[in-house]
Amino acid sequence: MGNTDSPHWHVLGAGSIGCLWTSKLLQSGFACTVLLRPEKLDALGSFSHDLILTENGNTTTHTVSLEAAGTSGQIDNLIVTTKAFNALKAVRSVAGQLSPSATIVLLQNGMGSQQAIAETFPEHSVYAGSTTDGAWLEDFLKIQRAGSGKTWLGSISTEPSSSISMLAGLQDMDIELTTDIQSKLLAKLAINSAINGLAALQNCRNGDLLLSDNFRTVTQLCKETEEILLASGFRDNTNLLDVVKQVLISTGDNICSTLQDVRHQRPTELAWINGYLLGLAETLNIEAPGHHRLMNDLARQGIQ
Ligand SMILES: NC(=O)C1=CN([C@@H]2O[C@H](COP(=O)(O)OP(=O)(O)OC[C@H]3O[C@@H](n4cnc5c(N)ncnc54)[C@H](OP(=O)(O)O)[C@@H]3O)[C@@H](O)[C@H]2O)C=CC1
Ligand SMILES: CC(C)(CO)C(=O)C(=O)O
Repeated sequence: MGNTDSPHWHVLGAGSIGCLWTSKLLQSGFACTVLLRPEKLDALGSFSHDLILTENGNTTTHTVSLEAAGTSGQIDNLIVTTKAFNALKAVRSVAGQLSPSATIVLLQNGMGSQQAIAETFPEHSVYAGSTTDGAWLEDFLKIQRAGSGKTWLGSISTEPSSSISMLAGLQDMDIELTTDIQSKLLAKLAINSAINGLAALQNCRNGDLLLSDNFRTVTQLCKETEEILLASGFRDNTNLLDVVKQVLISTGDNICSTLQDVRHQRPTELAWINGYLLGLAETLNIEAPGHHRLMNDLARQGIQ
């Protein structure tokens, strides 16, 4: 049930993370509307629908309001839950609806798409998020929460937001505000840069990257990523290879998100992960042969 004193949130992108956040916003008493592509809403022919969430063996059903992106009313608080490659276009599609002081929260993986949006919409308060939450879509508005993680939210623009702090209180979500979201995004990008592309190329589970040939490549990717990030001014006291090794052990049975995208013949977000690093490397005159080779090998297999 919506509370008239609390902000109304619009969620743009009815995929796994969009459905997870929508269910938690509704469960926490916020008014929330899901924005669909206009053609999707037309095909559905209805402005409300059940959203079904299964987590820890429990299933809950929430009735959600649906609107077409670009054709509905004013948006004061927008959460963007598309993939990185769709994010800017999606926000542009609702630009005419954004109120002058609208808050935009971006939950894309990788780096680059968030900064492009902050630069395109300098008058708005733009936040980026980095999450270790996991969810997958069983069907339209039907999701399974795969694991409860932590989400960091932090500003990437100069405009303050009056509503962002309320997100930290969402039920069953571990959300924390940070003044340095850039570091959180880069730390996750660094891990993904050594795992996702290689696992997609080798068509293997995360744990298989611990095997000798693969691990040699992981080691080289980590070394290059650290060199690039350090040269760009990012300081992190952890050893990336140690962190990646721990992730490979603890997620050994996982098919990483990029390999899942490849198997479902969807585009990947590697351009915002390894591609982002290669962009930095070029600016900094760093060679990064391992990342180049990986991206070229992936491209040869038709993986973008
Ligand atoms: N799923 C997870 O567990 C995690 C995801 N993330 C990150 O969260 C982000 C979202 O991921 P996820 O939820 O899995 O992605 P999904 O592909 O499940 O969902 C994205 C949704 O956005 C919709 N969309 C795209 N463009 C538009 C548009 N212009 N207007 C309206 N809707 C649009 C897509 O519709 P259509 O299918 O029609 O394109 C799709 O329904 C990614 O960056 C991902 O890396 C991070 C951690 C974990
Ligand atoms: C940490 C890792 C690699 C877990 O699979 C991940 O974030 C992903 O799959 O994108």
